[in-house]
Amino acid sequence: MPAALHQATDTFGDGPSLGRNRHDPSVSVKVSYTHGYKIFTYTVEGIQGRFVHAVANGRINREWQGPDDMFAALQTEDMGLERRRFNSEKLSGGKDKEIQNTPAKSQVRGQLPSPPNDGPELDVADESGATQKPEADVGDFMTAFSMNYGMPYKFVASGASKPFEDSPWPVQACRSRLNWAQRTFLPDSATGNDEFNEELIFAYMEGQKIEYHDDGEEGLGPRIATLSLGGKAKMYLRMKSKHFVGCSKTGVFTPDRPVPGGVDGKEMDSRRLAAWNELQSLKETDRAAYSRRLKEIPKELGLYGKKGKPGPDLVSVTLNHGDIVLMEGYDIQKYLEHKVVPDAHLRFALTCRVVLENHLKPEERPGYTVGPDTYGYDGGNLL
Ligand SMILES: O=C(O)CCC(=O)C(=O)O
Ligand SMILES: [Fe+2]
Repeated sequence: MPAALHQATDTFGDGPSLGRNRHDPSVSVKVSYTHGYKIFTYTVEGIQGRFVHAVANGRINREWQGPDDMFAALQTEDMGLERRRFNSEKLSGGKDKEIQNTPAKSQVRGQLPSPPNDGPELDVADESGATQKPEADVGDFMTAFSMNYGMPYKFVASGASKPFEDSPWPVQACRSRLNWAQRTFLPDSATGNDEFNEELIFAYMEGQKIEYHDDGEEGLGPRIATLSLGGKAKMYLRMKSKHFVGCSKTGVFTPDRPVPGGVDGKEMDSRRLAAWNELQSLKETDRAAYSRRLKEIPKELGLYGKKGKPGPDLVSVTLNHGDIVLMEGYDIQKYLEHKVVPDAHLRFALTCRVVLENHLKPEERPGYTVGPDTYGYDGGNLL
């Protein structure tokens, strides 16, 4: 029997797989079912938006041109996957969405070697900075193999985007499935159902992962959807340090409205909120005093000594083959960050976004029009 079948989270049956999702008590979760998917919807107090994990099953994965067919085609058709070059925009932002190779455990604080990607120890390594990769230079190649379709997504790495019309069928089938998923799994939404106009394919080779980051780049719509194919992965969600602790790594009070769930509990939450309220009027009346207070408050509240401390994981989910993740709301990207650690098996992540065309400079716009989704996936075979 293949090793994978021993694991309760694998989607080899037609019912939902056994969930191995975890969440902090401060997070609310709602579970619902539709079209064979089991849907976990997570919300965090004070943060507008939703994090949705839709768990697929065998029947969904066997659909014609569904996840199984897509996973096979991604390995047999020419998807144009290549290691792209870093661009300057990405680097100047200081954020790094690069997929990393997991170092052998023996390289990290002298721990004994063990299989890569087995969970929490990796966080220890992150905090110590031991897994930080060296700064990349413009023109360096990324580790990851990727390809972008539709509108260009300039934040990952440079490289021409290709039109959907010329793309291999899995690209269009996936865009259509994710459009259907947002209509179906995010009903009654204030943010609307704008069709996705961009799709990024990432291939994670064995031992590769994507570190904590957010997807809140400017010029994007409020929704992001990802289809997972192949090997499973763990996805983690936590509050960014500057929001958890309330000050930046250099000790400056975070100017955004504080949300509950910060370091040192509820009492500190309210002290931070009071300080923030005090700052709002000062911001309008006395800029110099405002800047001074931003530096003083973290020391007064005892936050300064905790600067850089990461928040605990709020949600961790196991992404199986065929699963879909949706993130909705700008606040989710502003306050939270996520990382994805695939198991040691080949995995593809196909992520769709809305790239707002008028945020692109004329020279960044594609030389083609991004047409509507004509593939027409409607989940009808799953009913
Ligand atoms: O691998 C995934 O599922 C998500 C990757 C991701 O977070 C990203 O591309 O921004
Ligand atoms: Fe992401």
